[in-house]
Amino acid sequence: MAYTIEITDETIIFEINRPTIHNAINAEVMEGFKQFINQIKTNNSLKIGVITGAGEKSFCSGGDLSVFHQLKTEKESYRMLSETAKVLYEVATLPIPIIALINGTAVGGGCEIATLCDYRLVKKDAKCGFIQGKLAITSGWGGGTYLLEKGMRHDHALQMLTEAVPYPSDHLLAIGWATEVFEGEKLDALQKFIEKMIVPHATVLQAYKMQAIRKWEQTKLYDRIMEEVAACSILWEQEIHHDAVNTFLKNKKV
Ligand SMILES: CC[C@@H](C(=O)O)C(=O)SCCNC(=O)CCNC(=O)[C@H](O)C(C)(C)COP(=O)(O)OP(=O)(O)OC[C@H]1O[C@@H](n2cnc3c(N)ncnc32)[C@H](O)[C@@H]1OP(=O)(O)O
Repeated sequence: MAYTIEITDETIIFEINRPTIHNAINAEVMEGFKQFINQIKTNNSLKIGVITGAGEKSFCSGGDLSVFHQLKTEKESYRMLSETAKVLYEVATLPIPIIALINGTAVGGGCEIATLCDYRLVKKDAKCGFIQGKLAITSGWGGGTYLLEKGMRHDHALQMLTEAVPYPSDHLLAIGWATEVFEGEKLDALQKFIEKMIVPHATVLQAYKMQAIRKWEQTKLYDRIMEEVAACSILWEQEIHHDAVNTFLKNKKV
């Protein structure tokens, strides 16, 4: 199974389970996200949602390049990117706080998923970044739009997108992307982080999340994400992108 979903008391944890390829996202993982969404929407007693990755190395390395590299044209990539972005928008706008429990590397689409969450708890030795620029594309699942929406300094956010490198955790904290940096077991860090916020009734947590969601609806966040998707699809079709992915996939076989 490419993912697991576990409910403990009032917390639901979605874990991407493809550690041998750094928890890269494929269609099965996306089905898992749909299950996660459904469970939260149909269980009013849940207070906190958590997204994490299996193993010690990675949170998520983005789209599974061996699968997505088969998509060549603007139209083909737009279909995949928009379908994924739509599901991820549902995750971002879930009615309870969502925490990215970043147990290791989060790059590409993995960094986008972390960014759309309400909180990012980052393991001390983890590195995270929008490395899509190295593949001659931009973020294509809404991540750039979420980043510019999350209250970080504009220059720090734009720098993170354009430098296209993974940053160490102390820098992620300094620029305001990481909520907290933790050492040790991820579940211990999670428990410590949520111990106060889990005390109020679920309806209180939901009411506060709705305040953020209303703002996003009024500022047409979804439409802006779809514009990001469309712009990424145009870049995706270019030879330079396919060459960069080829290089990555070839290197791994050496
Ligand atoms: C498609 C949407 C788009 C978006 O909108 O954002 C994207 O997400 S584009 C994808 C962006 N992601 C990447 O470019 C990440 C690529 N991976 C890496 O840079 C590195 O693998 C790593 C995550 C930094 C880890 O490096 P390292 O510790 O040196 O491990 P390896 O590179 O040897 O990886 C082991 C194994 O895993 C395979 N792998 C890793 N990431 C992916 C991926 N995203 N898709 C497919 N496969 C991936 C890697 O190829 C190795 O395979 P083997 O050589 O067969 O063992």
